[in-house]
Parts: sequence; C-alpha cells; structure tokens
Amino acid sequence: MAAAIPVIAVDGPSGAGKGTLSHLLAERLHWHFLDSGALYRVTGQACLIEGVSWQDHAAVAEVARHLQVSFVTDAGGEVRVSYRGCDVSREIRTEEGGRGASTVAAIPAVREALLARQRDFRQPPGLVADGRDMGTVVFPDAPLKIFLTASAAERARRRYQQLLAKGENVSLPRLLEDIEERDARDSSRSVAPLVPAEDAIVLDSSTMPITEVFDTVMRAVRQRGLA
Ligand SMILES: Nc1ncnc2c1ncn2[C@@H]1O[C@H](COP(=O)(O)OP(=O)(O)OP(=O)(O)O)[C@@H](O)[C@H]1O
Ligand SMILES: Nc1ccn([C@@H]2O[C@H](COP(=O)(O)O)[C@@H](O)[C@H]2O)c(=O)n1
Repeated sequence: MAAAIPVIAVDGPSGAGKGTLSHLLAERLHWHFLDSGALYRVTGQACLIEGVSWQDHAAVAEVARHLQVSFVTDAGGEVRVSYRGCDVSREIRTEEGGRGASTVAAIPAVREALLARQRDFRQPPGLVADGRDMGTVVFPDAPLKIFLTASAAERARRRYQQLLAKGENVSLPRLLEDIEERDARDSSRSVAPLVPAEDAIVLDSSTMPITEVFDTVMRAVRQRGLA
C-alpha cells in the first residue's frame, strides 16, 4: 500500500540545495527520487512548443493533463528529460524555464493535473521528493519533512557559481532579482504556497556546507527508523 512506503519530503525556495540534498539522500538510501519542479518546468516548456500562452489557464491545464514526459538517466549519470520524445533538458534549466515553471505552477488546475503523477513516484523501498509542496500537499503523511532554506543573496551566489561553471554568461544582480521574484510568486500563490509544513524540520543552509546539511538530515532519518 502506497501510504506504507516512506517518503522524505524536501521543500524550500529556489537554490537552497534541495536537489543536491535529495540526490545524496536517494543515493545513500537506494530510494527513488522525484524532481517535482521538472514537471512544472516541462509544462511551461511544452506550452512554448505547443504555442499555448502561460496566461491561458484552461489551455495550460490541458497541456499538463496530457504531458508526455520521460526521465532517463544517460551513461554519464545525467537525467535527460524529454517532452513528446524531444530532449528539453537544457531548455527547462534556463532562467526562462524557471519563470515559466513558476508561472504555470500558480494555476490550480495545473497543480491538480500533476498531483497523481507525482504520487505515482511513491514506490518501494522509498521516495525522496524534492519540491515546494511535498510535505504540505503531495505527501502530507511523509514521516520526514525537511524545509531547506538559505538567504536570497546566498542562493543567488550559488546559482551564479553554478552557471559560471557551465560557461554561461550571467549577471549576479539579475539572478538575485529572478530569485526574489520567484520566491514572491511561489510564496504568495493561492494554492500550495511555499510554506514549511507544521511538522517540518526547518534548516537554514546559508552558512552550512552541503556535507553538514546531509549529515543533519541523515541523523533525522535514523532517528525515525528510516535507515
Ligand atoms: N549548502 C550548500 N553550500 C554551498 N553550495 C550549495 C549548498 N547546497 C547546494 N549548493 C549549490 O547550490 C546550487 C543550487 O543547488 P540545488 O540545485 O541543489 O538547489 P535547489 O534548491 O534544488 O534549486 P531549484 O529549486 O532551483 O532546483 C548548486 O550549485 C549546489 O551545488
Ligand atoms: N512542488 C513544486 C515544485 C516546483 N514548483 C514550481 O516550479 C518552479 C521550478 O522548480 P525547481 O525546483 O525546478 O526550481 C518553482 O519556482 C515553483 O514555482 C512548484 O510550484 N511546486
């Protein structure tokens, strides 16, 4: 029964380190991994491909309902994301991809359309779920919920370093602006706003290296008898 399969919900704002932490946890525990943000990103990208405006809520929800998306790990260990058989991995990771995702994610019918798809990832032996509403809406019965945050300035700095390393030409002030804009949209929307679940452990990683974040969460995993 799905409810008996443990879930670790990892929520928080953009650039807090959720993806990095979730991958490490899934790898250590040999559990499945859900990148729920990728589903919103692909929905935004699919709209661009299909010529659907992000402002046309009914049409965007229809795109989300019929989203043909696949996640395949390539030989180098990278997850490739495809929409209708077309690799969109690069496009969905741009800042525009993030803006599209957070715009379509504010549409209630889109969230409804993606709910069952996210819950289907709950498979034995367990799931690490990365997102904004994993602990509050998608898996409210998760035995461990982490809300990982960091200051906007630190998150922009991390994203800047990450994009520089990929050879992208980026501006730190522009990234900070994007992050603050996305935080505001994600936190103020009417459905599934970005807030910690009441029973979440809130971790501020502004001055914590990822190894310390991981060790702290692994202690909580063991305390709950999940490993
Ligand atoms: N504690 C940390 N200290 C320093 N850098 C970190 C830390 N955690 C993550 N990073 C780095 O910050 C960048 C963003 O991390 P990551 O992609 O995991 O964030 P995220 O919360 O999943 O963001 P998003 O929601 O936008 O996908 C990465 O380059 C990652 O290596
Ligand atoms: N559970 C989620 C996950 C993501 N979103 C929205 O998608 C945007 C992109 O997410 P990333 O984790 O890939 O950065 C994010 O800004 C949210 O608007 C969401 O609403 N719920």
